Amino acid sequence: MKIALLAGDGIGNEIMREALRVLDVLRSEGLKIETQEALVGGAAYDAHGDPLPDATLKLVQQSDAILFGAIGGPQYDKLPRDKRPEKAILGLRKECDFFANLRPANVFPELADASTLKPEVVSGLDIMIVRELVGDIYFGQPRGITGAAPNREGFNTMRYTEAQIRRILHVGFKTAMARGKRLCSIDKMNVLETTQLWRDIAEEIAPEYPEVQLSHMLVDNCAMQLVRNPRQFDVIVTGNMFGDILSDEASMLTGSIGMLPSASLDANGKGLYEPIHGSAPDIAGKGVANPLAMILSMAMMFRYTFNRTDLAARIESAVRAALATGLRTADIATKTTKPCTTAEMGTAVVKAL
Ligand SMILES: NC(=O)c1ccc[n+]([C@@H]2O[C@H](COP(=O)([O-])OP(=O)(O)OC[C@H]3O[C@@H](n4cnc5c(N)ncnc54)[C@H](O)[C@@H]3O)[C@@H](O)[C@H]2O)c1
Ligand SMILES: CC(C)[C@H](C(=O)O)[C@@H](O)C(=O)O
Ligand SMILES: [Mg+2]
Repeated sequence: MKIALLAGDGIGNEIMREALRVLDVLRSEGLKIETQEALVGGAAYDAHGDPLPDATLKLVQQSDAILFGAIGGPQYDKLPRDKRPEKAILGLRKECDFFANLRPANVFPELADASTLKPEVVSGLDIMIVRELVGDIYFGQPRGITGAAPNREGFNTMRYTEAQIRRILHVGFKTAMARGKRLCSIDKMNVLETTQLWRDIAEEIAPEYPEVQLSHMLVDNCAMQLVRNPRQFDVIVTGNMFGDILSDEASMLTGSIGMLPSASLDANGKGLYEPIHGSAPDIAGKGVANPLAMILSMAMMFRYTFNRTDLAARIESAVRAALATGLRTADIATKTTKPCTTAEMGTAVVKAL
């Protein structure tokens, strides 16, 4: 097993440190894992003038899995687009064809009261969002800003090929088969041709999975239904941009964006594992970030790339046990609990392993 460690920027470093403490325990028990660190995002830009240096990409290509913290920061927001930290994560996804992004939104029973929604709405929630990750308006050409003020024009292109749609829908159907056998495909077919094609292909593929109950929902309605009655969903499959937005929304059902891990997989099971949140510049450097999304992303790595469901389940149980002690970082703290630090939460998970 070879893992590339890309901590990135802001709280990326703080949460990665805690995940590595968990990994160290497994290593001390004899788990054979080779790890190598590399710079990415703003940190790589600062050191080398490039958010995704060749050496980092090469390491990623030679590794079986990648643990990724977070990238970005306001100090980079005015750089040319190809120098910005976001270019690194987008470039890695594209270069490695990590097209299938799994974002599970589960409510741990210990956290049912941490959501801003009522516990009776979110308790027991278990949704898997399958987000396409290498197509859509994120990558479509043409794109840019043309003309001169006051007549400038900005444009992006929403594009999906049939092949791109088919392969992510198959992931959606297979994911549903392994769970509650209900798949809800999210589109905006009432306005956008790209997503009309998406819906048509979903209908075409459905007979290959007779046990899966396929439904469709427009994205605006889905955003509303996620807060009205989120437990109606089992697996959601959608495009890159809708998936980005809906998964941040779904994270709040679980209590905090600091709880939501993700796996970004290629066709062979190689994967990049990262929390869905960003570098959180507003709290970076304070040691208060929630490390659990990062630690749970490592659990997903063991499940999806290394086929070690035993280790994945063990890490997930340790997270639950840590929460059961009552420990809460600020993002999931109640009015009556004193928030703990990133390191204290990491220690609790390590102790519970
Ligand atoms: N994959 C990634 O690396 C990734 C993902 C999203 C955003 N970003 C980048 O991160 C930067 C900041 O973006 P943003 O502020 O819109 O989103 P963000 O996810 O970084 O933060 C949003 C809010 O959630 C809080 N938050 C996020 N993670 C948390 C955690 N683990 N514990 C506690 N609180 C947490 C933050 O403090 C902030 O208030 C931008 O440069 C953006 O491009 C990177
Ligand atoms: C940082 C950004 C490019 C990224 C995205 O939009 O995909 C992030 O928001 C995410 O959800 O991983
Ligand atoms: Mg996002």
